[in-house]
Amino acid sequence: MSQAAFELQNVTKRFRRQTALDGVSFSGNSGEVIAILGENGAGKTTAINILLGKLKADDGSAHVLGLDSAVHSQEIRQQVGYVPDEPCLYDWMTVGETGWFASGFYPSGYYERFCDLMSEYRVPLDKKIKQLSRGMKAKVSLALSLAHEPGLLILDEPTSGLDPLVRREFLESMVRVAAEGRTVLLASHQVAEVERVADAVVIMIKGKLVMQARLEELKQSCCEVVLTGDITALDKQDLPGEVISQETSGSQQQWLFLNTNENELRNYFNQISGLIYEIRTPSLEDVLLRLLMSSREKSDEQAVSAKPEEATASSLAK
Ligand SMILES: Nc1ncnc2c1ncn2[C@@H]1O[C@H](COP(=O)(O)OP(=O)(O)OP(=O)(O)O)[C@@H](O)[C@H]1O
Repeated sequence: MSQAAFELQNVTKRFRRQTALDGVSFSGNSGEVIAILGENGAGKTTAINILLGKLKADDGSAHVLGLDSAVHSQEIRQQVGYVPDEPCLYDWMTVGETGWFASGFYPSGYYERFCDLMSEYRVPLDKKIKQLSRGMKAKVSLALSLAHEPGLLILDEPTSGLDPLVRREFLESMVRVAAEGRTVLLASHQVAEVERVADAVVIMIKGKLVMQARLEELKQSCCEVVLTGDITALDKQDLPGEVISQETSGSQQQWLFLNTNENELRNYFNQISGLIYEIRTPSLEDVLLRLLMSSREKSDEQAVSAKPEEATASSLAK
């Protein structure tokens, strides 16, 4: 049986009164690029830090490459490549010295592979880190995390602020790592980027897991329906699948359906008179963006409806 390359099981993490992760479970298999998609504060970095053993979960467990993150943090950090959003490099070192310094923590061959990667990314070894552009520093950080050929590469918002060409190089590296049978975990806000490289996506909103899905399956279970005419005849209880967004433009409505297919939708809409419909295949980027938006709206609604209860509880406590 194949083992997950990494796994969070029912993980909860609180920082004082802030719940950063609330019973979150997800996993990734070898040879895949898994993206965690979520807006600021969703809990992406916290999840990564728990996997790396940099933070301890209050509840639940985390495993990386078969090792318990709470116990084997040191070994995990040796076996994993980690690219943080802000590279942590010594300004006064040259690129070559940076690679040589890091090589002391890893088995032989690290420095040679680091130099090869720097040459591939066109970053001169004799340049001081302080002389490098943001994109070049990001490439040094990527080379440092790839040179020991890690079984799992974790990237936390690696391309924010980088130009399109550097972003492309980063994305290509991720695909290459996965093609070699290793695993990539990418935290990102960038829906288009995720669509291009990920095999599976984990969507998080405010510390909660909204869904983990394979992108190919997600794409196949989504349809957009453009409706013209009287929609009052629709029985919303009976709709095939789940409507994740509804947008009006002029006399038309665009509904995005999840967990359905074209045949089911045709069977349903053919029965409704006075309504013209057209079924389209949405782009994956559109689906991900609208899923993210609808999850946020649901989460905001839940927070609003929870407020009176909180008020009651606190007034009861007085
Ligand atoms: N050390 C900390 N102390 C207190 N609160 C924290 C700490 N680290 C994270 N948080 C809070 O936990 C929540 C999740 O933060 P986290 O950094 O994991 O989110 P994120 O999805 O990575 O966000 P971003 O995309 O902005 O990096 C946020 O509300 C954040 O303020």
